[in-house]
Amino acid sequence: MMISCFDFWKDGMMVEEGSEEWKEMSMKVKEACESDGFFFLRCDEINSKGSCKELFKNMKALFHLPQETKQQYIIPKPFNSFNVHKFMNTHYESFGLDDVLLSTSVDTLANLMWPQGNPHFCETLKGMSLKMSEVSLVILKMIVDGYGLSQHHISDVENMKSCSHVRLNMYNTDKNNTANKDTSNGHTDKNTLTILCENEVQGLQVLSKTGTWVEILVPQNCFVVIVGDTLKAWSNGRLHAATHRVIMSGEKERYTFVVFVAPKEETKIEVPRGLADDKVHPLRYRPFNFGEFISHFVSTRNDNAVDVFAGL
Ligand SMILES: O=C(O)CCC(=O)C(=O)O
Ligand SMILES: [Fe+2]
Repeated sequence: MMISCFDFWKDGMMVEEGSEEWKEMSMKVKEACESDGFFFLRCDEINSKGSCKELFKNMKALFHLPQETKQQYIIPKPFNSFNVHKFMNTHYESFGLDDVLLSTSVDTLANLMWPQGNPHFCETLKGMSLKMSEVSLVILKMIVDGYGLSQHHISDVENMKSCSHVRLNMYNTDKNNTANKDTSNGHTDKNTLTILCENEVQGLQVLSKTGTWVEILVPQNCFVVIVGDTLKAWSNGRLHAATHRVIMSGEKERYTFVVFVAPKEETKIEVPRGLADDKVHPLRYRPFNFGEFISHFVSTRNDNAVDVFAGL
């Protein structure tokens, strides 16, 4: 599998919106999202001051806190709180944080984990989230351009990235071998677009369209960008939401910092006119409310939720 890798920057400057280079890139980004549902994005610019290293130092300190301390992070919201799972010889822990840019979720976590709080931890996480959230808008605008949609659909994609939820993940090989070998954590993301930053310890796999799991070797200084179910539905199923999972082997701990850009709950997701027609692309999704879709998913846990909920 040849995976597309994009670089939006040249000599420290981001490719200029509307330029020839931008248009060419937009087409390729759209094509990668259609064919694979994910791609790599070079992050040398975002990481120019070593912010990824700083981020993982902070995450390591967090995950190495006593288990009793981590378990104190309980948030009565889906996808939040501290969680531990085991599957296929992999031990997995995660912290879910509600919109880190518009809420105080990072501070809440830091204040619970460290008696004096942890301003450095908070700054690092918020800084990275902001940069990753900004780059997600560029990608979404490129998709609008790649389809040749009118500029008025820019507001669709702006609405689809109103929130920046975050997950901090840690994985290692389950040394006690107590993990359930049969279940895997394969899933599609339910949000709009996911941007993932990893600490160069591999483990990510993507399900190819032909049904085989492919190990993804993420190049150094690259994010992984993954299409979510909401963007797939908005695109009338033309973009592919890649099913993915993490399986560990080896001694090193894998850390990932994941930004899930998503609409606000009240947002209506509707296929743009230009993406549906009577012949080649008949309408596949009815308009739906994002919050209702998420409630449906939370209550059913059906990984095919978007098609069941909004498919025609
Ligand atoms: O940690 C990874 O590589 C994947 C994380 C992921 O898929 C998720 O948190 O939804
Ligand atoms: Fe995911």
